[in-house]
Amino acid sequence: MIEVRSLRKEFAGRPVLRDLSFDIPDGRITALLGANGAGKTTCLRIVTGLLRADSGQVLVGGIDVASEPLAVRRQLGVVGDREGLYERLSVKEYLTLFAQMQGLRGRDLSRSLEAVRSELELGDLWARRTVGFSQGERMKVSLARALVHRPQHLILDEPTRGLDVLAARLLRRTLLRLRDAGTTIVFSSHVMSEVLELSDRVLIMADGRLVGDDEPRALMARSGCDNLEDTFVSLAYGQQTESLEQEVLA
Ligand SMILES: Nc1ncnc2c1ncn2[C@@H]1O[C@H](COP(=O)(O)OP(=O)(O)OP(=O)(O)O)[C@@H](O)[C@H]1O
Repeated sequence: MIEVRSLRKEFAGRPVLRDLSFDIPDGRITALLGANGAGKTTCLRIVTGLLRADSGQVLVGGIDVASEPLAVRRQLGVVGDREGLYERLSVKEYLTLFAQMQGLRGRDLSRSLEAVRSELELGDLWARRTVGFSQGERMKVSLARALVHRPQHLILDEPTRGLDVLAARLLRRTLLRLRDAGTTIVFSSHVMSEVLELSDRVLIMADGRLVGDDEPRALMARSGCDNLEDTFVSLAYGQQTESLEQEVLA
């Protein structure tokens, strides 16, 4: 379980997260939605310990991210918005390095490498240096890095961005398989069809606040919409579209 409690964050005096609280339940896939600039990446960076909140608290598996970042990192796999691969290393060398940094050695190490290699169909890329990798190839390697130590929680920031149909499908299938095996997953996305396909729960942010938190169909029913896109627009842009309509009518 990931517990986010009263997070506040400002950049140059401008509030980006305003008292944001929610829970990410175990063994489920939760989607984090919001307009561009709503604060999703900022929130996920605080959850993964890459950024400090001005106030508030995040607990991952009951451990405080701010006070025990290394213990939290062992429980987390992260696919971020700006992936840096080490371009001089082959995929095998890169993943070995990260697995070792997570404490894997000997037989555990080789088993884990073999598992991500087959699960993410990395055979053709395995011995190649990552320099020049395509967007989809980079995503596969980033996901393999996030999974190589078999974390209990997986956090992904717009994971299907820039992926072709097959790569996006492989990613979605992998996430569903991991969820069925008990992994807790949270991902941000702007693609409503994949949110509907994957998510057990949807969180909607607007201007640094939570404006929706429920199962996708329950959110749709409550907002009186028959599809997730309309539900999202009404919750995430509700006040904005109302004031635009008023301006047009005036
Ligand atoms: N390091 C930073 N310095 C200044 N402003 C920042 C910084 N990081 C984020 N912001 C600002 O905070 C706001 C929220 O950004 P964030 O990246 O969290 O949004 P997002 O919901 O992930 O958006 P998108 O869907 O476009 O990726 C934006 O206005 C952004 O410009």
